[in-house]
Amino acid sequence: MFITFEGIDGSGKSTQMRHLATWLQERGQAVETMRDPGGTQVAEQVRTLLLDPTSSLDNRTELFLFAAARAQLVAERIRPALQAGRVVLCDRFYDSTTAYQGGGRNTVPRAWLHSLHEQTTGGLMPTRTYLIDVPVEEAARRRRGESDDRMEQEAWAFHERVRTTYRSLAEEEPTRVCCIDGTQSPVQVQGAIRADLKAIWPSVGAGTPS
Ligand SMILES: Nc1ncnc2c1ncn2[C@@H]1O[C@H](COP(=O)(O)OP(=O)(O)O)[C@@H](O)[C@H]1O
Ligand SMILES: Cc1cn([C@H]2C[C@H](O)[C@@H](COP(=O)(O)OP(=O)(O)O)O2)c(=O)[nH]c1=O
Repeated sequence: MFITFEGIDGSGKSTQMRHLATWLQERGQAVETMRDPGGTQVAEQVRTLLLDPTSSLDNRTELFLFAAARAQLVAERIRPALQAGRVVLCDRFYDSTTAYQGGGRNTVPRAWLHSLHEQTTGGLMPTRTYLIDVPVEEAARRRRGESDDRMEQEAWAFHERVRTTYRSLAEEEPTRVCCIDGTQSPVQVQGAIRADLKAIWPSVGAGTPS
C-alpha cells in the first residue's frame, strides 16, 4: 500500500504522516516513511539544492530536479519497499509537482508534467493520497507564526493557486485523493484519516494494537 500526504507548506502533512505510521506499526504493519524531495542520499542532495534560497533556479531546472529526485526515490526506495510488502508513507509526491510547478508556477501544461512522470517513474501513483486542506493564511500562521501581512503578495497568490490546484485534483480523482479539512485539531484530522483508511482497507482497522 502506497500512501501519500499532500497540502500547502504548513498544512500539517508531516504531523499526520508520523501519526499514521505509529498507528499502522501498532497494528503490526511494516511501514517505511519518507519524503519527496529526499529519501535517498542523492535525492536529499537534490533537495538541498532545490530548497536553498540562494539557488536561483529557472522554472524548468527546478521541475527537472524535482523529477530527478523522485525518480531516484521511486527506484531506490519506494518500488523495493512495495515489492517487499511494506506500507510506504510519503510526505509529498507527484501531486506536489502538479500543484506547485503546474498550478503554482504554471511552467508547463499538465499533460507535459504527466509525460515526465511516466518517463521518470513509470507513472507510479499512490493507492491513497490524503490532501490536508487549509487556507493559505492558516498555513502561514502554522509555518512559523508568519502572519498574513508578512507573506509577499506574490507568494500569497502563488499559494492560493497551489491550494486551488490541489482541490481540483481531489475532485478529478475522488477514488485516490481524500481531501481532509486540515483546520480541525490534529486529533480530529488523524481520526478522519484512520476512518477513511479503515473503509478502504478493512483488515487494518481490525488489527489490534500490539
Ligand atoms: N491540525 C493542526 N492544527 C494546528 N496546528 C497544526 C495542525 N497540524 C499541524 N500543526 C502544526 O503546524 C506546524 C506545521 O505542521 P507540519 O506537520 O510540519 O506541516 P507540513 O508538513 O504540512 O509543513 C507545526 O508546528 C505543527 O505542530
Ligand atoms: C515534491 C515537491 C515539492 N515542492 C515544494 C513544496 C515545498 O515548498 C517544498 C518542499 O519542502 P517541504 O519540506 O515539503 O515543505 P513543507 O514541509 O513546508 O511542506 O518543495 C514542489 O514545488 N514540487 C514538488 O514536486
